[in-house]
Amino acid sequence: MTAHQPDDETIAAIASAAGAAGVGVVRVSGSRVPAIALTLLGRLPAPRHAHFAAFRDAGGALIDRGLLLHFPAPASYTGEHVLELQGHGSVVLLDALLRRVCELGARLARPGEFTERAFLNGKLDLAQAEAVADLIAARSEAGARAAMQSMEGVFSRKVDALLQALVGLRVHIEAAIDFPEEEIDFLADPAITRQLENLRAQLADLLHEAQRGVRLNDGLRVAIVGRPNAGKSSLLNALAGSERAIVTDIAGTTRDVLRESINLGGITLELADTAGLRDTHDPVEREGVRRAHSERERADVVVLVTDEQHVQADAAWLRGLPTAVEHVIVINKIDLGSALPRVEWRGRDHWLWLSVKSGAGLEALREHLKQLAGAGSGEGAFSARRRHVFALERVRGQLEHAARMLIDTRAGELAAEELRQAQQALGEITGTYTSDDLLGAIFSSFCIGK
Ligand SMILES: Nc1nc2c(c(=O)[nH]1)N(C=O)[C@@H](CNc1ccc(C(=O)N[C@@H](CCC(=O)O)C(=O)O)cc1)CN2
Ligand SMILES: Nc1nc2c(ncn2[C@@H]2O[C@H](COP(=O)(O)OP(=O)(O)OP(=O)(O)O)[C@@H](O)[C@H]2O)c(=O)[nH]1
Ligand SMILES: [Mg+2]
Repeated sequence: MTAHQPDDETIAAIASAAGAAGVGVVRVSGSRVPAIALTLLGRLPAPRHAHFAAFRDAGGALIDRGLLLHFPAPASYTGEHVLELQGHGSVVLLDALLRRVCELGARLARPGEFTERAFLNGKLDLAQAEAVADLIAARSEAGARAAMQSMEGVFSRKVDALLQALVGLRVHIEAAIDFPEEEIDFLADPAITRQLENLRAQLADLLHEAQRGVRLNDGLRVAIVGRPNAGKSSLLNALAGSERAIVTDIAGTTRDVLRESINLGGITLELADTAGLRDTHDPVEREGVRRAHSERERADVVVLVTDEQHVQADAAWLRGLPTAVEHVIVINKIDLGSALPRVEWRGRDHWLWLSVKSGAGLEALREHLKQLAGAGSGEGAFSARRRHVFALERVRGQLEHAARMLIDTRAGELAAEELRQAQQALGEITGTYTSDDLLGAIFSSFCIGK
């Protein structure tokens, strides 16, 4: 690991939210903490005890009366000496307290710096540290629960198990390479192929869980697309439960992409209503159509809104597009015909007959979207980030290569090299292998004081 050593500087920040509150916290971490605590309390605080103290400025004037807690290293959040000053939740008082601590030798912490130090001191791994930030940012109950699982190490342990299996296989193959006269026999060993196949199955499961973890964390990105007047904006409004989008019977009403974040029973959906797709000479509408397509390309799920008359053509069009995302085909306006609300699987696509106007069939759509977003995925569901999924996808490619080399050509060295790279990609998730750039990018997006 190339990460820099935690420096000797003592850092400080307000750890509670800005604004009036019952109580606010100034957090300090580093080697100067015992001296700062001694000055503020007038004696050395007992470890991990709440002391009622008068916090005074350099001239002896009272700033606030509050609680002082000292967590001596290494048994603290960061692994360093940590001091907590719990005062009244006033921005002015907390600022004065923070200034006082800086006078006594601390400097202002950068965003995420406490957790970065916890990571560098081995208190948590990188995926767990990221989960701390995701927990704080969670907007739904399911998201918070999943982030908590990752913070507890559920995801990291699965990555580590995969890493162990990978190392085992690498050792096996490298042993075979080291005995070239017996290489053919060793590499043809069915145990090796079996091990590799198990590894690939294990990886496929973890990738699937991690993809769900990203959805739980970020919310499912749903693009609503279809021909003009199909009822896309009406659908957005119905799901959002408010008249967000303009609805008229004029084709081409929506031009801009309209985003709405909704919470469906504890799960976050990021909905995007888009311009009706058609060829047009109107430059404004053309730009709208372009944006609709780019929204469709970025989405986790594409909801295609259509009607009985156009569903075959529209579904065929969507199927012809090179995307790996889930498709939901909504056959809207059944109130105008004789069809009843129903749900069907057609190939990989889900077809739902409904009427936004009457509301018939809408509940089935909500339920389906919730499932796609990861609802009901159980106790152990953990949160993940896109960078974790990208790393796992790289590992999938590397294992595929390794398998081909081993099985087709018995190229043991090349297979071993692929496995070495896969090991590195897995290590990037938990932070065994990282660059300063990666750490900087990750921790700088944290809150100050975290
Ligand atoms: N007042 C306060 N509340 C808080 C935090 C905090 O820093 N301060 N936390 C901050 O995020 C969270 C709790 N996380 C924490 C994690 C580890 C340790 C800690 O002292 N760990 C030691 C001792 C463990 C033990 O005694 O079992 C260690 O890991 O060695 C403290 C808080 C949420 N609530
Ligand atoms: N009868 C009936 N009319 C509907 C239904 N859903 C939407 N409409 C009507 O269809 C028309 C178009 O609805 P919009 O929601 O604006 O359609 P859109 O797909 O957003 O259209 P553009 O923004 O122009 O692409 C409006 O007059 C709606 O009231 C439905 O389920 N039944
Ligand atoms: Mg519209």
